[in-house]
Amino acid sequence: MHGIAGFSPGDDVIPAAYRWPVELSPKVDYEDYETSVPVVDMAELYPNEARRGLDDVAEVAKKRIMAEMLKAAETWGVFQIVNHGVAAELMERLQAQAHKFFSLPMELKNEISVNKVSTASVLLGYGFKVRGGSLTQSTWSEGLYLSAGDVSFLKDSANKLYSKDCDKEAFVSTVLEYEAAVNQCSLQVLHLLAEGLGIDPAHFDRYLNKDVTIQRWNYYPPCPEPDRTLGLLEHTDAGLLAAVHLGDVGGLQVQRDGKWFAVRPEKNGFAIIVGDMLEMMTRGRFHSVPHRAVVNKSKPRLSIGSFLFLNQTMEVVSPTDLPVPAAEEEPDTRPEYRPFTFAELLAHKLSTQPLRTFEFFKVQHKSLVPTS
Ligand SMILES: O=C(O)CCC(=O)C(=O)O
Ligand SMILES: [Fe+2]
Repeated sequence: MHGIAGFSPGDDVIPAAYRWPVELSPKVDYEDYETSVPVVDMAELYPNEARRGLDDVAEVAKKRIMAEMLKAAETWGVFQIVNHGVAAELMERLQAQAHKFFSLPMELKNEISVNKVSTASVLLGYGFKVRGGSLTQSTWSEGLYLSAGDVSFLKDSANKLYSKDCDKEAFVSTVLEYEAAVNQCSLQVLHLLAEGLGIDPAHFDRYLNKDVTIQRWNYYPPCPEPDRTLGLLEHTDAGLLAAVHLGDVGGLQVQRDGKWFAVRPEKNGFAIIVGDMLEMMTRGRFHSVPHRAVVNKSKPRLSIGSFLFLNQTMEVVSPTDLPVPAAEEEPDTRPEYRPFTFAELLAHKLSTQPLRTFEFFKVQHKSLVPTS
């Protein structure tokens, strides 16, 4: 049962609550793909038997992959990865679990609503929508936050949702297995990006809460008026990076230089999305990309986001030790930020500023402040 209030499949207009002002409605069609959004093939990082041991070949391949990721993170702030080491079979199994969940009756889904199951430090559960500022319209989607870092939460959820033991077990074990695999893949990408910057590959790990990782399942039912509503509002992701499995249907759009571009989903790929914390910690060298989801008339769409999750209470201090790109010589006018915690950033994102939330913490650089 879909979670669009006041709408029955077959209706040819959308309920007023989902109708967005024309100026905010999407102008780029879901399949009007922009082919230059980068795709990075990671296959060469997993050498086959014949090539194993050829260290220099592997080193050249790694440098190329690192350079491609670095350029994409600096320009688009998003790229897709393919042949990333996460088994296609596991991605399909997780998608099947998500479809099964979203087709449950609303009463069951609401058993694990955000209001009932979120904890003080982690947003969990069904029904929370990524929203934008003061707008009151709804978005054409359903969402579920899950954390594999909290197995008892997963088990409780399975008990509420399913009656058969085999369904409960499949839900819990698939979420855990998927989370572990995607987490490893995301960390590898983060390490390659750090190494590409010329810093310790594990530089950003200190900020991560390795016990908590977050999945966000998004379901977008077909919509009779896709150009008058949105699936997800324009936002930037809060953390370091997200790995989003886009499924087979277009819908993700990313912004560059004020224009929207539709991303063509790569089969069994992940869209790697640079988040606020990574832009902030690279002092603007990487780009936290504004993105949104649009819907279409005929095809239901599922996307699965996995977010490396940051330690909530650790103070984040603006780094000053990252290498300066060649073009940016003296004076160093890159932004600096006042110390803050990730919990603070999340609170601002959810209540007031969904886009580029880190800018809230920006301080004017010393060299730009007039000395009197
Ligand atoms: O559905 C998508 O492609 C985007 C999902 C997303 O941006 C999110 O869950 O934060
Ligand atoms: Fe996002």
